[in-house]
Amino acid sequence: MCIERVFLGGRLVDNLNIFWHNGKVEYKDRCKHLKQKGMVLWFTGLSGSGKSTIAVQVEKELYKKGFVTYLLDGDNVRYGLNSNLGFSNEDREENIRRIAEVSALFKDAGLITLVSFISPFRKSREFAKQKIGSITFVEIYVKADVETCAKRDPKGLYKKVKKGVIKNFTGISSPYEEPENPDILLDTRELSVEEAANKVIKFVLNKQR
Ligand SMILES: Nc1ncnc2c1ncn2[C@@H]1O[C@H](COP(=O)(O)OS(=O)(=O)O)[C@@H](OP(=O)(O)O)[C@H]1O
Ligand SMILES: Nc1ncnc2c1ncn2[C@@H]1O[C@H](COP(=O)(O)OP(=O)(O)O)[C@@H](O)[C@H]1O
Repeated sequence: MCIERVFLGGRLVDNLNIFWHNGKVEYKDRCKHLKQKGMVLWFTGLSGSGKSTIAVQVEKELYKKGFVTYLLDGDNVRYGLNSNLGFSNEDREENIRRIAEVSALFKDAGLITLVSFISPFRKSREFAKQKIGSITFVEIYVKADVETCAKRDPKGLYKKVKKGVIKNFTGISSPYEEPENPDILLDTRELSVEEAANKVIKFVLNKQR
């Protein structure tokens, strides 16, 4: 008997009675069907760095080129699947664990999956990379310092932080661990939205060959 330890409901438990069931259609079959390689474009960065803006632009352009895509955005997913999670370190880890699992499934379905979450911890991003597979996981660091993000403040959140209304805010009162060796670096103080999106699209087209 093979006993493995798995996470269930956020707890590590012995898995005695659950068995993996193989299908007859695999990742490579679905990719062939869709005429593309399923992959995950993982955008990480501070709130206001430009993750959503750039991811939306990348998805629009890839869609226009005929690719099948899906965008998972932090704010949106927190309305549904992750609506029971807040912004403690533990909840952020659980948030990213679930998104790693979901995006691994979407990739397995053959989709070009765009993930736009702060994902502040290296350990969580490394978990996502392992779960998804290093060849199909693309880490994209959307870089902007906290002063630039606070100046942009597209949702008025930095103003609220200043007033003391929001606690544990990333980059101010909660940590952000910068990627050490991202696959793509987008410095949004130097690149326009279009330039940043084009850099990602060029990378994707290369990988799709
Ligand atoms: N305390 C605190 N810290 C950071 N962000 C906050 C916080 N409270 C609410 N928000 C809003 O939630 C969005 C980030 O959610 P994520 O799921 O991407 O965060 S995380 O990956 O779990 O850290 C984030 O969206 P983005 O601005 O798009 O990053 C904010 O709109
Ligand atoms: N070069 C740039 N790249 C991305 N966004 C930019 C850039 N310059 C200014 N912005 C603005 O910064 C804000 C970024 O907000 P958003 O995309 O919601 O960030 P995030 O998803 O990381 O929280 C938008 O209002 C966008 O128009």
